Amino acid sequence: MAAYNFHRKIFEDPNNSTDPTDSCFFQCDQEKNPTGNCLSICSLLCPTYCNDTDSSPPPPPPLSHHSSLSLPLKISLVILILTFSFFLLYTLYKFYTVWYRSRRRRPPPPPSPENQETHDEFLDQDVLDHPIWSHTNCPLCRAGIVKNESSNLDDLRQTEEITHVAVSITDESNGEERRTEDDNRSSELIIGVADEEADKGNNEFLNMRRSVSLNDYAACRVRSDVYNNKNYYSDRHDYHTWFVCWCIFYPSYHNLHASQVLHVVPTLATCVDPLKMNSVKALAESPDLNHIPSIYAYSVNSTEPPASDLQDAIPTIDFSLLTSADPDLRSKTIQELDMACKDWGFFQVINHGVPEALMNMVIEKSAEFFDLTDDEKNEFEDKGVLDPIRYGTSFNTKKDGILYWRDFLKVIIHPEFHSPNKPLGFREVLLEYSKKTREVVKGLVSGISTSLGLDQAYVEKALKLESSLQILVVNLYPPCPQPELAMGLPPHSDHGLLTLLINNGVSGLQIKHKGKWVNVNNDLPNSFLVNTADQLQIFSNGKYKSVEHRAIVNNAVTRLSVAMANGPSPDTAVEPAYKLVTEERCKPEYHPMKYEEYVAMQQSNKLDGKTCLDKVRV
Ligand SMILES: O=C(O)CCC(=O)C(=O)O
Ligand SMILES: [Fe+2]
Repeated sequence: MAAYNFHRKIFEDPNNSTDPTDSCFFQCDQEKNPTGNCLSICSLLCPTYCNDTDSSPPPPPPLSHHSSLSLPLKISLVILILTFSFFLLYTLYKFYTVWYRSRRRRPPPPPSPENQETHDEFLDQDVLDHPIWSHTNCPLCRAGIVKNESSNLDDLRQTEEITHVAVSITDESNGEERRTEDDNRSSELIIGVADEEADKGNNEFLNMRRSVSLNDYAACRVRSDVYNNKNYYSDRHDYHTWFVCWCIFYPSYHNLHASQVLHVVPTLATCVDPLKMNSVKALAESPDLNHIPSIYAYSVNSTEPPASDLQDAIPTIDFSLLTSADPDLRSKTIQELDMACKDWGFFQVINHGVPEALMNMVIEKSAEFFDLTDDEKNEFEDKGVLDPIRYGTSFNTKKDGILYWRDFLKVIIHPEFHSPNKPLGFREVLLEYSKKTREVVKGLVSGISTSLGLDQAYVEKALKLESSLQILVVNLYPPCPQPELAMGLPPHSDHGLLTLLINNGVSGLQIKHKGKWVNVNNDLPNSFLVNTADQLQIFSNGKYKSVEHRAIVNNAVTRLSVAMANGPSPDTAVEPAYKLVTEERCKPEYHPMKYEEYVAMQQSNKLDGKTCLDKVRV
């Protein structure tokens, strides 16, 4: 119909006829239409003249601006196409990466003669994705695994019993993909190989080769074993062999050659099987221990100068004067206490009223506890930070990374009293010691309350000290064959208000004084070493700072220390003293936090300077 109308227009009578038959007659007229070409419909009308039908294609439709796409529509269309393409590409990419990763996580195929390492054509390949070649199934034990934060290869090498291989777990991804999902540690392993020349002093450790020799799966296993598995020592033998099954070690990064593949040698072949150790005491007592397993290798901050001996004497507080009826004597002692807390965070307390015999018994019974059999001690094995009695090693093996040369026993002795039932008499000694030390703390706290410009009983009441949380911490530091490479307890501040420390007469404590580490020797008999701790820093709004300290070890004798941590009541939300903040018109520098939560936070993390305090800082 449209075509008809259209043709009609072309042949339209100039007289504007509207009848279609008019138009046909027009075409049938020889004069008007000399070609004789008519519309097919017209040839019906005049068949004699219209000998041909019009077969010419209809002329193109007249141009209309409505039929072309408008500019905004075109733009939208382009955007739509681009978006769709991008989406398609992204999906493909995602799919590829997921598939690629899952492929890399798959355990490697079992070793077979064909995939034994025999050629070096893999040099130009993506080594991370290269199949793992099996090697002899000789055990590489845990001693070969260290967390080497400093990457100080010299230190690392010294800690190894062998010269052939060292394996370390690193936190650094150094640009390579991190592969852990559950936390931010990298599962990458670094393999370091010392060649024969290293022993002759000509060469350092050769270049470290990362993640090549161990496949991803092995790396993950090692990571989770070292960091997460509490029973690692006792029951991880499967990993032990598994690990080495998939190891191959290259002597050089740049000059790989099959013939240079070294054999993995047990790192502690002459010592003990470290997988069986659950205390540093057991390790230290093993015969022929000449080197520490590298899991104990501690990297000191190389920018810090070594600790020095004290130039000035640690302040001494005569407790009997603090509680004296003579107001002058008391106020003079309070001033000394104020200076000690401000300038040192550490002081000795004499004439405190705790019988010397009792203090000696605490040391004696504590030592006896560590002499119990493994089975007896393991009854109190550390099961979690809220456990009232916890026996363990290092600080928090789940988080430490490396291990500290220390075994410990922690007992909550107030507000609820707990005690191991062995050794005989330990319980009674601890109960008495708890009572006596709380009296000392009460006296010191009332002096501190006054020195802060508060009422004598202000701190005691505000922090509910009648229900104070008192935790006894016994630290055992056995002799260490390489004391310069190990650490008893790393730098930290204590969580409570005041810690009362005694030891068995062996020194090893260092405190940070005016920015430098200094040795603390207990030269006063029958005295307590007292240090200010985090809750005091919070409550005094930073006027008194908790002091950082650490414990080093020696190669001659066992050191034993007993730290009595005294804090507020567990349910007290500690914050800067209201009176201090309002009267001195200063802003509180710390957020409130329940003391028990603070303790749990400190104990469940890595012991690391004053990082816990930083978490409640405003
Ligand atoms: O062993 C020492 O002297 C220090 C112990 C210590 O700092 C602690 O148990 O918190
Ligand atoms: Fe401490």
